[in-house]
Amino acid sequence: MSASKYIAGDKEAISSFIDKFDTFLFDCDGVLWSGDHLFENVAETLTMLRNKGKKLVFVTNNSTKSRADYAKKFTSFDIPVTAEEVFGSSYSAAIYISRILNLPAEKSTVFLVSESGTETEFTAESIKFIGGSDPSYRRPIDPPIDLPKIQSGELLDPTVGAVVLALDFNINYLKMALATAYVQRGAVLLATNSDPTLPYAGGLFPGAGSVGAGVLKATRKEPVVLGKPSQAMMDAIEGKFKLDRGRTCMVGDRLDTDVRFGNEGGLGGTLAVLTGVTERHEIEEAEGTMRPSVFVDKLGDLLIAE
Ligand SMILES: O=C(O)[C@H](O)[C@H](O)COP(=O)(O)O
Ligand SMILES: [Mg+2]
Repeated sequence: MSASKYIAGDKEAISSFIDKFDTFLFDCDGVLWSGDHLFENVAETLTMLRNKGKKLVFVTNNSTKSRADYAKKFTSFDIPVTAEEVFGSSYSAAIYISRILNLPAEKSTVFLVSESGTETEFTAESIKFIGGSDPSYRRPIDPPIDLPKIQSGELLDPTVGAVVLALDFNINYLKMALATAYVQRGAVLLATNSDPTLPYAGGLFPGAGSVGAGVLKATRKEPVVLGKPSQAMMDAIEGKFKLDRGRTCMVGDRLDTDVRFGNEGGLGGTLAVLTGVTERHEIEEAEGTMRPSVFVDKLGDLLIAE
């Protein structure tokens, strides 16, 4: 596999790259925006691609928002995107649990370490859950009182059969201890994604992978990850959007999720940008499925092909 080619400013290279694809799968954090800061020329570039007849799908590992939440976020930027064009890691986890995992009826409740966006997707798939944004779990722990009650099962719900680790801005010891106890008692361990960092406000903050790391360490287990680079997610996207993988491009800012997801999914190409978590030298040194076909500084660099 040849080295990744830097094509920013090269109108011919960008035009011929775009012409190879019918569908573009876009990562969100670090590609379109950093938190609530939309990057330069993103709206114009998405419009240009739509005007060229390209299908756009937004594939984010950010579990904190539902597809509907993302549609609202796009609308707040005056970018016309419907909830049906979004495929987030919480949605991926919800359809995996409801359609593939098939938990036994008596163990069909999920313990969520998450924000409310995950709850919205689970509710839409009729998955019973506890935890998440429930304020009763956002309390300090009193070890001499709480730990014996967890150990005896008094603070545990006997119908919990799975634990889902997602990005939780309100993580605490109580949630970690409960998640650990459920896994020790046989609950399946899943994660919406394992990203170590969240690009936000121009910086890097602990991501879902970092938030859940304490439970992995305590249980000595690895989760089934349902976000990028999981190919269960790619298969679900292919099925929902009827992709021609060879004519589909993944656009991302993280090599070990976005680019790996596209390359291991057999997509026709991958495009990396430098507005998120990856430095230029990391792309130039990338090997195997983490090496993008091409890269640019920012998504707006594609606008040259208008
Ligand atoms: O920590 C996380 O959950 C991720 O860093 C973040 O949300 C990734 O989102 P994406 O770049 O896949 O849109
Ligand atoms: Mg990203």
